[in-house]
Amino acid sequence: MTWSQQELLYIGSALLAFAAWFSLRSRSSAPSSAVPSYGPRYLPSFVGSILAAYRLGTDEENFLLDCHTRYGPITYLPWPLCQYLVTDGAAIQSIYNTPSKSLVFSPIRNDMNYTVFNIAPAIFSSRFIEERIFPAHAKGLARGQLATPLERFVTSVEGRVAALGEKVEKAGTSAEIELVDVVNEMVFEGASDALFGTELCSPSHSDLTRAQLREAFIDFDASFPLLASGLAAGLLPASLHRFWPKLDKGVKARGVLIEHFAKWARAGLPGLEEGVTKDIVEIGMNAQVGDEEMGKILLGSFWALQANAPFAAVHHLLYLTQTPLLPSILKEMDEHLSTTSEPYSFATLSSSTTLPLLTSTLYETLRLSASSFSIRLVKDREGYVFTNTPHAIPPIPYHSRIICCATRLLDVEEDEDSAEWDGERFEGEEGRRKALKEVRAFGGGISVCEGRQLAMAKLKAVSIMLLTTFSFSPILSRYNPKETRELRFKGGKKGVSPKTLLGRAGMGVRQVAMKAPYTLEKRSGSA
Ligand code: HEM
Repeated sequence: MTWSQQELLYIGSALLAFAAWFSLRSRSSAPSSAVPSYGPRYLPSFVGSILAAYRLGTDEENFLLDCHTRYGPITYLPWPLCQYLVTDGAAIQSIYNTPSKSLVFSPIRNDMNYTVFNIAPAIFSSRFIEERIFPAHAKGLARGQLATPLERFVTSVEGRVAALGEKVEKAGTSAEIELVDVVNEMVFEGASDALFGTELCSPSHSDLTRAQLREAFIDFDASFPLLASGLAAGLLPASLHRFWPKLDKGVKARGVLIEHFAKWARAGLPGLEEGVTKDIVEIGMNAQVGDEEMGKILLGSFWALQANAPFAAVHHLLYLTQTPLLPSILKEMDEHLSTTSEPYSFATLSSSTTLPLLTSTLYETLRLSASSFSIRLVKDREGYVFTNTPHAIPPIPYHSRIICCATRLLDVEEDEDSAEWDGERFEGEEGRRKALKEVRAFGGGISVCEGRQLAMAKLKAVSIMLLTTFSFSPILSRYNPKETRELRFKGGKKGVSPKTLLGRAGMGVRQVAMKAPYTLEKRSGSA
């Protein structure tokens, strides 16, 4: 489903309203006159803000490129947005290197906890989430804790791959699938098992089936940008939600999910013996946060787990199944499977020396498919001063909001092939170092994605399991050009992908429509 122009305008205005509310609350100081302001000079400055919000919703990449080339490393979006957009790689690195005593993230995380997950302000203002839950997350997602979650993920995906194999056998030699939906669901289910165990939807304690849980998640996630704008947190009375179906559905789905997680926690987390989710529930229960607030905290963790990786797997598979590099990638995978004793263990898949080509393709896919913004608030009274940037960049005043637009690093991508998918771009040790600097899909600094190691391992595992078992071919005749986006590979080959959904600028991996008809055959030699 795409967003209508009208809906985007609504989102733009919602963003503006939120920004106005935020700027009033945060008492941002006067903007720096040394930073160029977005928008036509001959019109009142707030027009620039309206244009910026609209263009971010409808044409994000060109908007950011435009800011970067016309205004330089930083662009000020005037009242009511009142934010500084940073589009320069060195400036973003300077921000990522800055500790939280100068640039803070927690007020922004807390705002989201309230607007999106509806967590009671009393809970996060007591610093309980910041001081107890967030550190537990970070600890539970550290490298040493990921062997069992990845094992559970692999077991779940193996089951689904086997079911697909049966589907192909029943159909004769080949079956038709919707690649986006199949891969998305496979990763969603596997990740759910990985961190929440296999009984999250057992009938003994749950009214929802696994499919209903995913449906509710999709509705909630679709409303995320609207919720983040503060609409359901006081800006729009609940009696008016029904006039905005996407918001209404999202708020209802959020209620269903909160209740579901609350019940599961109350039932003693059936199916989960250990791990980060169990630790978080124990901390919450000991602090007597109550069932409902526990459900909200768990929804927050579940959203972080599921918001990006399923679509990242989809993009990766769309590229891998159509790239001319596929024979080399398969050769690397086959060798991996025949020479490694535990090919899907976390230790193997997270090692920097295994599967260099597959790892490079994954970074390259993330480079092209994610739009990730990292947000900070300036805490230094003297303003934020950039360090180690090749050009002098004006300081940003106290209490301003900075958005690092790490979508694609615009300044390192001036070469002509930057829009092409080059699966070998980040190969080997040097490539990996380059990827860590240039691929910012996981954000960075104090707010960097805590699940990135788990995500990378899951994405490698799922692509190996699918590609070494099946041959995939897009059914080109079934792609409607109006709903299709062209994929460009290095060397000139073109491929197809469903169009990207708009309206999620900065929220991580871009989503695509659920339709991508493919035929699936057993790969020769696979069991
Ligand atoms: C390809 C997959 C993924 C991508 C692209 C991704 C991206 C991101 C981004 C952009 C952020 C915010 C970074 C910033 O503000 O600087 C983030 C935060 C986070 N991610 Fe991921 N993520 C992925 C998978 C995962 C997984 C599998 C987990 C596992 C639980 C996870 C857990 C988290 C957590 C806990 C946070 C912090 C949330 C917060 O600060 O509110 N992520 N992720």
